[in-house]
Amino acid sequence: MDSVISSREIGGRAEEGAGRDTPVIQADDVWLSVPKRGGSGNATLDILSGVSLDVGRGEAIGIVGPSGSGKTSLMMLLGGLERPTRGRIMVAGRDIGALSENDRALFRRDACGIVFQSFHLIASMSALDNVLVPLELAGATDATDRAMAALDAVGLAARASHRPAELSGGEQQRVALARAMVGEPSVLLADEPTGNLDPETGAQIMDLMFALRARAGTTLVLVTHDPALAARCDRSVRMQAGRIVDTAA
Ligand SMILES: Nc1ncnc2c1ncn2[C@@H]1O[C@H](COP(=O)(O)OP(=O)(O)OP(=O)(O)O)[C@@H](O)[C@H]1O
Repeated sequence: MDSVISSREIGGRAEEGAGRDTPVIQADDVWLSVPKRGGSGNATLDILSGVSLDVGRGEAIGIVGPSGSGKTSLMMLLGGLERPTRGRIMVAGRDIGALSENDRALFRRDACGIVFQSFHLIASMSALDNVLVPLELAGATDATDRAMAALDAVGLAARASHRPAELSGGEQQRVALARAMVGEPSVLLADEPTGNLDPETGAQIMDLMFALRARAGTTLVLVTHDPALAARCDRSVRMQAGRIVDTAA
């Protein structure tokens, strides 16, 4: 297996938005189709229809559009959680659709941080243990210190020993962000990262994601209904009915 490009290999400090010419994400005519419920024979429903998108290294893009337009589905494909029905997706030098399940798990471990709308925290584990998971999987030696620092950065050091059920929705979201960012991934995919947060906490979370980009050259792909977050991105991509219909700087 060839090595995953990590943020460390990308190297050093990157200025915000620097080095955008090299696409770290290339989606080429991507389709996602599922069997049509109640449909006859081979009838399918197209959730994504011919999506093409290049995102440069260190670029921040907002994915906007109405509910049901396919934003989350696109994130699932970019993060290797679903395979495209047609088309090709390259992320950090890997053809995501062609990877085995095991290699897609390694890709997520090494190159891609993901924050889901529903957080996907492990219910039986404390906040600290949740943040530790990716570091321990990667065999990091200073894992506990780094996980504590990540929790501290999202304002939750005092809640490190709490389980998800003992945390508010916004606190769980911040734990999920800490977990996604702690490994300094090449690509951070976040679905509504400020969605459950008050404006002040949302602004702090935005600052953290953009600081990660400045520090590690991380590419940010952010699904958002938050105009402040979309405005902070280098550009916004608007989706409608499974297609990209507009790109605005
Ligand atoms: N596995 C599936 N089977 C059938 N339909 C699906 C499946 N996954 C997604 N859909 C449908 O595809 C469409 C796109 O869903 P998606 O979650 O990607 O939209 P979204 O733009 O992220 O919406 P929201 O802003 O509400 O989160 C929706 O109509 C959804 O119901």
